[in-house]
Amino acid sequence: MAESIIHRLNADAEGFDAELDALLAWEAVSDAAVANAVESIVEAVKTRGDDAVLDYTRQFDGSTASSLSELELPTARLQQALDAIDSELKAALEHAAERIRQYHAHQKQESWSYAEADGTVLGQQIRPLDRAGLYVPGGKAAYPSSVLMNAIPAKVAGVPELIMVSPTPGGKLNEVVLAAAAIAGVDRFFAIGGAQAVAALAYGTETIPRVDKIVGPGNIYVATAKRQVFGQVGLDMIAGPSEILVVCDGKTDPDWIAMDLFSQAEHDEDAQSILISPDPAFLDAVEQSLERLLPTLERAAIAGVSLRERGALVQVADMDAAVELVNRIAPEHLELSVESPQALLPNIRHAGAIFMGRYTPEALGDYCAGPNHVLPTSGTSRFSSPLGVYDFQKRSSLIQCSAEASALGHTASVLARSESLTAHARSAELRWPRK
Ligand SMILES: NC(=O)c1ccc[n+]([C@@H]2O[C@H](COP(=O)([O-])OP(=O)(O)OC[C@H]3O[C@@H](n4cnc5c(N)ncnc54)[C@H](O)[C@@H]3O)[C@@H](O)[C@H]2O)c1
Ligand SMILES: N[C@H](CO)Cc1c[nH]c[nH+]1
Ligand SMILES: [Zn+2]
Repeated sequence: MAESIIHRLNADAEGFDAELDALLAWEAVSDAAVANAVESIVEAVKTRGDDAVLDYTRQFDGSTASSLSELELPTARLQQALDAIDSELKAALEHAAERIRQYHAHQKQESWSYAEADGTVLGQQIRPLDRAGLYVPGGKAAYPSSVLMNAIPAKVAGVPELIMVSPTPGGKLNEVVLAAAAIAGVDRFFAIGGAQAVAALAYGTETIPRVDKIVGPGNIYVATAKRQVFGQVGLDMIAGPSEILVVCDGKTDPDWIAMDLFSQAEHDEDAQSILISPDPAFLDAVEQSLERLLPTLERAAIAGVSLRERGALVQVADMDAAVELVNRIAPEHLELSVESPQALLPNIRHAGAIFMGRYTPEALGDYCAGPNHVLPTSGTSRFSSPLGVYDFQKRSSLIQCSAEASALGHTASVLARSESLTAHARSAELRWPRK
């Protein structure tokens, strides 16, 4: 019997929970061999700086550079790429960049303060990070869209210095990635990737400046390196392979849904595409579409493995059961391909991005709708949010007391003495003596 293109599950069948858990598990994150390899790379970059980054870039990306400075592309080179690309592509990048900028402008937080009756002023001061490190993946595919999604929120936040890294396998530069970096206003661009690039951004080397926070997705080596350098540097999140979860009432064209499932499956063999529907005949129709359309994909080999290993068509009793499953999976992308997505929305608790209605394919969000495509994966939308301007802003609390703030002084003194911290108490009492 031919192997089926995708798993078929029924949420009411015995053993469903275990089957679903097995599909959702993404074990690679805790792979010990990868963790050990990454630890050696991080340690080498920490101690040998540029030389180690160059050695690993030669080893993993086939670079022939003889110094790390050869792997830095001046901003004039980025502009040259922008000037030379096809005019339709340039217009599409600029259109996407503008929409991403407009959306993210709504996220910008401002400082605030308020005054109390005794003259005490309290507030919060918002400041951008000094320097951000942007990781743009480049191993199996190049991602100009990820350049925009990483850099534009940082720009909107007002970060003065953006350092971008992106690998160039075989030393072959991707001109569209460079052009996107020019549009987004990247300050320094290094053609390096993997754990060595993450370590270089975290610790700094002779050539690469240390950054305050590293953002952006990447493969298992990148994700593991980010995990290992956290604390030395801030992070946005640890992103895993791309995912899509579609909920459909059975009334959307099955070819549309099949292509939406492929759109994430084509990223990576580890990517995950799941469809949930109460209509078994519709699940059959989508399965047939998947079989018919798979051979027409450029990346059929990758998408085929992804669907076979981690994809699923899941039958549920009704839409309430579908929503319950959504919250359990907590997907990166959720498509609500139904007549009235607004009716389901109040009950959706966990999803990185929600695509509402039959005419909102997830692919638009990947490129140009406006919201960010760097999103929490592997169930982490339970506690994490999309990359945004807030990731590039920090908050400082502001406190200014007046000579009249004796009530505050008294409370501090009483609490400090209850903790036997008498210097704390006396610091308050010197200003506002106890009566
Ligand atoms: N969430 C998002 O927004 C988003 C966007 C785009 C891509 N992605 C995901 O990012 C990932 C990109 O992965 P990628 O591999 O294409 O590019 P990548 O840039 O993340 O990784 C390439 C690097 O991996 C390192 N590497 C490869 N094999 C190695 C080995 N054996 N030992 C040590 N290091 C090694 C190399 O240094 C290389 O430079 C995919 O999973 C894709 O789905 C996510
Ligand atoms: N779907 C990816 C995030 O999971 C982002 C992307 C970039 N290009 C195409 N898609
Ligand atoms: Zn995508």
